[in-house]
Amino acid sequence: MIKIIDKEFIPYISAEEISKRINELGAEISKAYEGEKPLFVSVLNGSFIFTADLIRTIKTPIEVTFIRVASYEALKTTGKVREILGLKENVFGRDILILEDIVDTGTTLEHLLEAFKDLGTKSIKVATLLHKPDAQEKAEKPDFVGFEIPNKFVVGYGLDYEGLGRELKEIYQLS
Ligand SMILES: O=P(O)(O)OC[C@H]1O[C@H](OP(=O)(O)OP(=O)(O)O)[C@H](O)[C@@H]1O
Ligand code: HPA
Repeated sequence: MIKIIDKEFIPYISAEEISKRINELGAEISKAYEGEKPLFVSVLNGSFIFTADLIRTIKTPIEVTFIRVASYEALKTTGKVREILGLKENVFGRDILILEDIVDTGTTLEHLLEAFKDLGTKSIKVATLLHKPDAQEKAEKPDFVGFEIPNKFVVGYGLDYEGLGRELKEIYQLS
C-alpha cells in the first residue's frame, strides 16, 4: 500500500507483467507495420515511459515524435475544442500510431482522431497501455491495448495523481 497526498493505492500490475505485455504488444505492432515506416506520436505527459519502453521492442523502422493536447472553451454552444501542440512533422500520407498511457472516457482519443483527420494521414491507429472499457463514453476504440482494466483510478508507470506517482515502476489502483 502507498499513500499519495490523501489517497491510498494498492499494487495492481507489477513491473514484470508490464514488461512482458509490452514485449507482446511490440511484436504485434511490428508485424502490423512490417515494410512500412510509421510515425509514432506519443501524447505527453503520461505516455513518456510507455513510449520509451515500447519503441525499444519494435523490429521495423519507425519515427517518434511527441505532442501535447490543449483544451479550451470555444463558444459555449460548441463546447470544448482541442488543439495539438508541438507536432512539427508533416503527417500527410503517413501511417500514424498514436501512443497513449490510458484511454479512460475516450474523450482525449476522440479529439485527437478528429484533429488528425484533417491532416491527410494515410492511416491512423492507436496503441494504449491501459484501457477502461467500462468508462469509455465515446465510439472510437484503441487498436492495440496492453491491459483492459476496471473503472478505477490508477497511478504509476507514467500515470499521475495530482502530478505525483509517475515515477513508480508498477501500476497501483485506488484502494
Ligand atoms: O480517455 P480520457 O478520459 O480522455 O483520459 C485519458 C487521458 O487522460 C490522461 O491525460 P491527462 O489529461 O491526465 O494528462 P497527462 O498525460 O499530462 O497526465 C491520459 O494520458 C490520457 O491522455
Ligand atoms: O485512472 C487514471 N489515472 C491517472 N490518470 C488518468 N487519466 C485518465 N484516467 C486516469
